[in-house]
Amino acid sequence: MSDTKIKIAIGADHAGFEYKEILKDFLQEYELKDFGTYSESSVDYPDFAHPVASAVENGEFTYGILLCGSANGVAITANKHQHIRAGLCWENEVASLVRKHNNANILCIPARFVSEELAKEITTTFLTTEFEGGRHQNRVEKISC
Ligand SMILES: O=C(CO)[C@H](O)[C@H](O)[C@H](O)COP(=O)(O)O
Repeated sequence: MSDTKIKIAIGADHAGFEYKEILKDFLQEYELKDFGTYSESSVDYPDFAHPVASAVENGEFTYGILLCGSANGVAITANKHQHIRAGLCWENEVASLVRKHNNANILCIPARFVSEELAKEITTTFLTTEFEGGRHQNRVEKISC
């Protein structure tokens, strides 16, 4: 049996820093690289969302996880990248659908609007749910312009 771990790039701004640290502890079964930020000092979310998106876009990592206050800033930034489908997930069912229907490769969590437990639940769902393909494949292919 292969013991190759799924590789995940994780990053956050100051608003997501605390949950990023919690998720790093929670996701021990995965191979994680932390792209920062490394404290609660105020920073600019694109400085962390772009490197995570690039690392997923170039194939070095299978998935990315990004956190900021509302998750809008990191999601908007990550979705500027050609091969990135970053989905903002605030409840478990949305995390399931963003994988099943949209084949999202970056999970964006709004740290100021979900509990720690929900953030963990959303993350587990995102990382363990497969893309359904079928009718969704054609739609995902149409996203690129
Ligand atoms: O980018 C965001 C909103 O789109 C994030 O929620 C940021 O974390 C937020 O804007 C940070 O706000 P702050 O007042 O500078 O802490």
